[in-house]
Amino acid sequence: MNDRPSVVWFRQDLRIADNPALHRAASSGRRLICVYIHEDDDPAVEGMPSPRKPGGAARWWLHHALAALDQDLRAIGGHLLYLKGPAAVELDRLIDRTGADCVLVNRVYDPEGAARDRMLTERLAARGVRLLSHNALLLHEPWTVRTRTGGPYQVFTPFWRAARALGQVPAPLPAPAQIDMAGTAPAGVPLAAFGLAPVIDWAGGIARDWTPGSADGRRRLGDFLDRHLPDYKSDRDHPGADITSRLSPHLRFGEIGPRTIWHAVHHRIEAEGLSGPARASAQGFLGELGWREFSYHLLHHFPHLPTRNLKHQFDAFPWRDDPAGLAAWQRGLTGYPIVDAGMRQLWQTGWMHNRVRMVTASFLVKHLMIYWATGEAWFWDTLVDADPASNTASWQWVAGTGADAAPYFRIFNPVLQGERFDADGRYVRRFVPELARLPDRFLHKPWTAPASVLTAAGVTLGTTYPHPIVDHAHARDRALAAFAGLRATTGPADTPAAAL
Ligand SMILES: Cc1cc2nc3c(=O)[nH]c(=O)nc-3n(C[C@H](O)[C@H](O)[C@H](O)COP(=O)(O)OP(=O)(O)OC[C@H]3O[C@@H](n4cnc5c(N)ncnc54)[C@H](O)[C@@H]3O)c2cc1C
Repeated sequence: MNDRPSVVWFRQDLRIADNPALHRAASSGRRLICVYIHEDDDPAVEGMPSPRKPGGAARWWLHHALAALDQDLRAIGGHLLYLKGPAAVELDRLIDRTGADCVLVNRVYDPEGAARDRMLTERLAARGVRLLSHNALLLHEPWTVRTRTGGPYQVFTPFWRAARALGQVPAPLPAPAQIDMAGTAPAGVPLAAFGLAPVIDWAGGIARDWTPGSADGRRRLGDFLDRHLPDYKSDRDHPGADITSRLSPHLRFGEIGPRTIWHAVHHRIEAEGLSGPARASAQGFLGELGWREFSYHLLHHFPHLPTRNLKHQFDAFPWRDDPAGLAAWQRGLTGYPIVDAGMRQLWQTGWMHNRVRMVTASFLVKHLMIYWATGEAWFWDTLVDADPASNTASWQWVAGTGADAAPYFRIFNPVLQGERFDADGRYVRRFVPELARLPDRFLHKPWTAPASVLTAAGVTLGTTYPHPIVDHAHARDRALAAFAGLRATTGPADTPAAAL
């Protein structure tokens, strides 16, 4: 048997169960070196692209997720080696030191990470080391779902139909019962040396809501299946009900894999004989995993998704520069309660409900006419689930600049959205407590309340809570006029360039 060790390089797959790279390495019977390489502060080497740096909230998550992975590995006889520096250099050093002849990874799909893996494969091959890659992140890899002519999809529904037609999703792999670590591995650096945990503790609200690590991902999945799966479809749009799975950060860091979720949901469908609305609800939940897959499909086929409008007609759109509006949006002080509640939930807890993500993003892009990438960057910094594919694809969807996007001319009315999806005001009252005593009928439009009602609720507009920073009707007209101007010069921009 080959007595040279194998390196298992963890990236976006911070789990030991259903981890094909770890499973394959452990099954080979070889000794292993399990490693995470932190390259945040180091420049790229030899023209190798660097993946986008995680934002603040994601760095907090990553710190704790790595500690949890280390614990999980220790339980099966291993541990996680922390290395710091450019990945290519650190891998070279590790191979020199240990004599490893094989590096196993699970694939990443962001353009920089994927390009770097291609370069590393060649670089390592030149010294006789194989880089073996696997799929842990997706149900189906982006290139396996194809249109009849072999191209990528740009519309969700046919994409998801084609993805489901690919057949059974493979069953998740078990965690190895035991792994054998190579004794020649270097000591590495302590996790603290990565500098991921905040120096000033601003993350208290995030820590109250979240526990990074696979164990909590599995707990959340079980809890969601037990309590909310049958009602998911009817209640998922109501932020106050808070019944969605909240699996997004666990999926983002690969602490739980989509195959595990897929099979657990199907097991419930079969085991409990779900039918009618409950079955449709379960399928609806799986459809949301489909949107995640679609985002990765788009990112793979359109690698400029994070930086450029997919509908290039929008390159000529007259986006506004509005620092005061942007600051009010970021701080949750726009004067529109549903928008402010969402932005404060994001700041306080590192997460925001999907419906409110759509409303807040739409407000920035349409009411304030600020370019979507500005909002995307704020979400990237503040979301614990900030994802290279889902964040950019969703922002382009809301802005109307992306594939299968909400048309630009469809402008959310933040008052009606609040009244419809937070009718009892539970959500707004939680995150905008200064409005908590307003009666429901004024809660989403406090400026319409009579002075006596405001006084009785302890609200002084302009002092305890802002007036709306922009009038909805005016903002709507302004956005529509800009859009009409764009259409007049570039032609229709509301139809995907190649709807398939
Ligand atoms: C402007 C904007 C930005 C977003 N940024 C991100 C992001 O950075 N990371 C992220 O994971 N999601 C993002 N989303 C999608 C969605 O809001 C979150 O995935 C969802 O709110 C996570 O909560 P949950 O886990 O309870 O979701 P559930 O409703 O329980 O759904 C289960 C899983 O399906 C996936 N999912 C659900 N909805 C979507 C969607 N619309 N697009 C892609 N995947 C989806 C997620 O992985 C989620 O965990 C964004 C949406 C918008 C409108």
